[in-house]
Amino acid sequence: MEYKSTRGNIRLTSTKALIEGLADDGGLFIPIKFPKVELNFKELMNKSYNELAFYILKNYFNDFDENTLFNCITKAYDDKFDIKEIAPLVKKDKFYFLELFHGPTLAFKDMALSLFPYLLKEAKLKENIKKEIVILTATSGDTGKAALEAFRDIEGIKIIVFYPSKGVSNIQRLQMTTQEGENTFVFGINGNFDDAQRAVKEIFADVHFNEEIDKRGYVLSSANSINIGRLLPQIVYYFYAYLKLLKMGEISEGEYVNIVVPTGNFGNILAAYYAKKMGLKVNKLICASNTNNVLYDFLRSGVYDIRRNFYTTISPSMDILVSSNLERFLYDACGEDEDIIRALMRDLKEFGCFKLSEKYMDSLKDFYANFADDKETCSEIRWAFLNLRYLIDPHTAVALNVYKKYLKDTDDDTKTIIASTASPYKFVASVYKAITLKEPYGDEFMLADELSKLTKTSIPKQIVELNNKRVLHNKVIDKGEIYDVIKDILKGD
Ligand SMILES: N[C@@H](CCOP(=O)(O)O)C(=O)O
Repeated sequence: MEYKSTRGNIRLTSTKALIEGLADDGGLFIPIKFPKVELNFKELMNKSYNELAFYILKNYFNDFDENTLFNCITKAYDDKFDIKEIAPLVKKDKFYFLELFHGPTLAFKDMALSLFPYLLKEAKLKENIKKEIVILTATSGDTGKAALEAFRDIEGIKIIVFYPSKGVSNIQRLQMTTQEGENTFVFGINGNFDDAQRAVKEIFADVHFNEEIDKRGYVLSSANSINIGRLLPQIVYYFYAYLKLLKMGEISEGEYVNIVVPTGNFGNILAAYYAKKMGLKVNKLICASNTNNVLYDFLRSGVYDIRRNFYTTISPSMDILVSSNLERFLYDACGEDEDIIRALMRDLKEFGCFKLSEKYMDSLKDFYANFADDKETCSEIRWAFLNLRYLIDPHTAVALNVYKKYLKDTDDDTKTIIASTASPYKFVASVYKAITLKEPYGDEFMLADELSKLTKTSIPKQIVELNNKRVLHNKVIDKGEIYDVIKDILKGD
């Protein structure tokens, strides 16, 4: 399998694409063709998560030998997940929640980031790269911690994370600022996720800077979903959930399902779209946004316009206006025409907006989009707890709210998988307030105790342990200082 850039004719093997992260022309790597997998349901239904991951991913990473890939997968999905199933599908009334937060950092990012370091290590070996890999990561809360945990103390790799200092939950911040590991660097920025991601992309594109650090023995890579090593492993769990529905007797072979995804950087929903391209029977992809509803507008009108307020919400991981992975979808939607993508991305950079030509509007029909504001998100957390006896985090609540809007708009009774992307305990203050209708008091750990008693759910051990950890990274920088900070870390040590 080869990978090519959405903006040009660069073609690479998967191992090279994994290391480079972002293409030199600023584009994102995509597989040159999507493998169709044979869906022998009887056989697949009984596969473990690992076996299914291997079955799907060997199509994308076929320049790894099969034993190596299988070993990487086995090491990734082990007892660092708190449940053997890895990604359980939980039925509550008529709702099916795909719980993707059972990994070490309690968010869906663990699903790919548990595997990605192993793939990167093998890719480095295969490409005979002796240089140290420096992973640059922009985060709105969850990717940062998952990447730090995944890469900590891995020889030959440094990881540098930038998060919006005023745009993450207290638990998310503590998870990152207490990170151990000699090779980890964490910075809050005075700015938002888009500022961090823009700076990281500019650094990737700076030829002079890259030549300079090359001489010092470094090469840059990314742990965001712009990297195929982050994106492709996310396809697996949509197949897994479908097979689980079959096994539970909720659907029959070949029946269509909908998938709802709370969406920020468009990676998780794109993985579902790719699953559909591979042959999974998906009817609608339901894109759920918070008040930063740029994707809702785009999927309804074809106009993507980031000239608007940036809101800090109670679902901070989705506080994003520039959704990187939309470029991969656009590439597909516009008949794989790199010229069109270059023009759209130029418009976005120069004018802050672009418009999809009328002739490609049909491609948006795979999607339904809507959004929930903070008030609706709170009500949904409360509703789910009171009516389903199920505790959900604000991002999952956005998804549930949008799914209800979809039901109202369409009356579609297709069985629907809701991606449940984070543990409610990562957003304990918002969840506490939503359920009790009281202002949160004290610190996050007292609130977690209260919430646990109130809801009879247990506090994940990662949160309990966090209380005793020392803050090791307390620097907050201006968004304009990101370059200098990276230079400083890499200056010939
Ligand atoms: N929601 C993310 C933002 C970055 O998205 P990614 O999937 O591209 O890493 C976060 O929590 O950081």
